[in-house]
Amino acid sequence: MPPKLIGPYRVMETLGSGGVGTVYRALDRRTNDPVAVKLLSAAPALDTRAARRLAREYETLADLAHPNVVRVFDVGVFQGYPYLVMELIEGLTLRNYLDLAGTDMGSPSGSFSSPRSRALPEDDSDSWGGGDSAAEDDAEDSNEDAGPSPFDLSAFAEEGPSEDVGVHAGAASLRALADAVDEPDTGGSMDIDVPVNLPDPKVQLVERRIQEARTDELNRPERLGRLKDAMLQVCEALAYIHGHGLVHRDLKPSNIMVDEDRQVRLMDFGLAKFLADDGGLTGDGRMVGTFRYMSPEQILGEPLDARADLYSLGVILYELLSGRPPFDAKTPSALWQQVLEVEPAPILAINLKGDPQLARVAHRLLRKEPDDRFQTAEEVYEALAE
Ligand SMILES: Nc1ncnc2c1ncn2[C@@H]1O[C@H](COP(=O)(O)OP(=O)(O)OP(=O)(O)O)[C@@H](O)[C@H]1O
Repeated sequence: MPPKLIGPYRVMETLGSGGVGTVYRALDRRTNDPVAVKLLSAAPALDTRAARRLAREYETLADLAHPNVVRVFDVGVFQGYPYLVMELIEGLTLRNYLDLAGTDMGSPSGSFSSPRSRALPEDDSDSWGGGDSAAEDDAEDSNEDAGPSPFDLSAFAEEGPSEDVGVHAGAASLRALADAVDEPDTGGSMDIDVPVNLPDPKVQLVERRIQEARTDELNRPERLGRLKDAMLQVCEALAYIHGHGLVHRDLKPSNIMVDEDRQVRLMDFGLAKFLADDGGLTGDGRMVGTFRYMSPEQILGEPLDARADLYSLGVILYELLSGRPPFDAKTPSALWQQVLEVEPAPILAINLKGDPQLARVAHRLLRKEPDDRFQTAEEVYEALAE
């Protein structure tokens, strides 16, 4: 049951939950203004000193005003847990917005659903295949991998790209699709009762067709137009917060919302910093930030600057162009190793008809060395706008 009141805010409904808390639609009882209240129930309960620090840090955020940065109005403590009060965005997360591009749901003419009536599941429930969410997978993985690891992926749940669906179809659905393929059966007659082991060429053909359908979907001009426009707005938001000496630290698709006027809002900046102490760990030793989007330097716990956010932007762009993450290891330690040591597969090798310009930008953002990336969000904007 959601609380009825959080400080002076009357809770109307739950908008969604993330790794560290729950977001409510609420009304400010003093003004009747609608707001979004994020209650950080997964964060450590605050002592008086931490509550003072929260208030101090959010003084800076409350001064920020940019069309692409969500407004933060207030912070407080409710039953020991911090909450922040934000502008209420009637819109979709970036991934859902792109998924709906070109459909009625995505048109700006009023069918753009509010978070409440949204037709698609939350980003984090998108599966990478097999039905389980990436968040669940990774939470399980992180448990398996438990030991002394500082990563607690259940605290900062990962999200998987919603487009990455086809090639993971189960044996049964592959069989159904294979049966529908209008090609000579190279494997002789197939007994429908045999559950697996389709002849290789036929399975490969099905997989190729699924892959083609998936990349056709990714490359739809309407979708790519929206992607590019949204990325440009994210760059503007990043340039603004970086210009104010802030690093987001937890940039990911669910922290980017798009409203009915296609205006992008960057959310949750500063939150990771508050939850972390200077070494990037929470009080109980968990690393802060979403592992899948973290730069090598963030994984290593090194001092961060704006270029760490640009790396995360590269992961987002890579996923949205190719339909899969640049690194897909299933355990935190293996993912960590990939981020530090492995070059991501070329986007254009995964999505043969992908946009070469956007792919180039993504790969440069994903360089391991911050010096090798674009150095500023303005530079990324220029490269995207070319
Ligand atoms: N200001 C807002 N206005 C409207 N809806 C919001 C707002 N902030 C968050 N939401 C909705 O609430 C959902 C949950 O948000 P939340 O920030 O808790 O999750 P997250 O970003 O997925 O995860 P995490 O907290 O781990 O970053 C979001 O997906 C979004 O749909």
